[in-house]
Amino acid sequence: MSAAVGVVGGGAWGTALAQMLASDGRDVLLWAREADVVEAVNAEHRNPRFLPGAQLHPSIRATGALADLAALPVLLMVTPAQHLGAVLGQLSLLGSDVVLCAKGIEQGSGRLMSDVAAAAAPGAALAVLSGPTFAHEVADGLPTAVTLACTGGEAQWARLAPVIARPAFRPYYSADVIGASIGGAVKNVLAIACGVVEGLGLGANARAALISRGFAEMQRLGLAMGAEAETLAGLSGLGDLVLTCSSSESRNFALGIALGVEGDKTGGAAALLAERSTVAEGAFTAPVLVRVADQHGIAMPIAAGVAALLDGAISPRALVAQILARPLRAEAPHG
Ligand SMILES: NC(=O)c1ccc[n+]([C@@H]2O[C@H](COP(=O)([O-])OP(=O)(O)OC[C@H]3O[C@@H](n4cnc5c(N)ncnc54)[C@H](O)[C@@H]3O)[C@@H](O)[C@H]2O)c1
Ligand SMILES: O=P(O)(O)OC[C@H](O)CO
Repeated sequence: MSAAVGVVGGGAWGTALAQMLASDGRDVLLWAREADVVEAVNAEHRNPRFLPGAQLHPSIRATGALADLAALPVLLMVTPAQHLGAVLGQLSLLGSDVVLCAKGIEQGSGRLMSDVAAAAAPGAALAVLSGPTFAHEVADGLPTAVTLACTGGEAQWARLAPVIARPAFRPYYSADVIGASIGGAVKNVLAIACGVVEGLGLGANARAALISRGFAEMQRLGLAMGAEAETLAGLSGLGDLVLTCSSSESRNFALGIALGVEGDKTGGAAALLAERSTVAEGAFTAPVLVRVADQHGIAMPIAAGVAALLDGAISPRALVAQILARPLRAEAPHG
């Protein structure tokens, strides 16, 4: 029997990854923060709170005790980005392979998930798993491909690929942890902008333009932070950006739509966020992304507009007008 794998985070993505991992019959131990999630997974093989409709493999067992996972050789960290450091810091890990699956930038510190994890678990061997991955589709076994960026290089890839790869779940090796981390974080902010355009009924041309110009912002920041261009143009960057900006299955895109439709009402973004039980990571990433971009001297007008919108500083229509009124310039300023 293959070695057990641990999944930390019983939300939609952690549960979907557990289902994918268990599809070859291996034991998967899932840590969930909520007692009702632990109970539903163990008693009914379901997670109605975060992944309704999925019939989970019986080899998935849930626990509310984080310490139960500490000795496992491979752990997937799938808490929301803002909680990854605090949760990982509770596990005293030595030598484990820890695969970071959250997409975001830590608000207080401005750190990428790889840096947060390196500080929280200095004894762990880190990798980043990121790409175009709606949880429901992965749980349903639909074909999916991701970037698996390994701080441990080819040796870590050789350990992790057989554990993670399945016939319909294809990881692609990378050594570019920075690039894989940035793509997943930035795309969530850009997806909110695309959702706003959708909610305002501004059409497919506008959304495609935002995807393209948003990718330019992702590239500028990513290259400034040491990412490789190929990574940003790959699954964890452009691939995930296109997916997330194209479907209301995305919580970030859906939040943008709601902002476009209702954002002028009193309370605006704050009210919309308060009523959500699932995470739209772009709402947490936007303000810190703008701060990080400023620190690197990188202009990210779309991201800055999303942050201003979420802060209630401008309305959805003012955001669009602001972007359309920007000075004409070369598409690729560096020629
Ligand atoms: N859902 C997807 O399709 C998907 C796909 C790829 C990546 N991701 C990423 O996975 C990460 C987890 O998102 P999700 O969609 O599984 O979550 P979710 O929206 O399904 O559920 C919210 C999760 O947040 C957890 N949570 C809330 N407060 C917490 C706290 N204080 N400490 C620890 N955990 C807390 C809950 O326990 C729950 O697991 C995010 O970074 C997300 O961007 C999601
Ligand atoms: O629902 P979202 O917007 O968090 O997107 C889910 C995944 O990140 C898509 O790759």
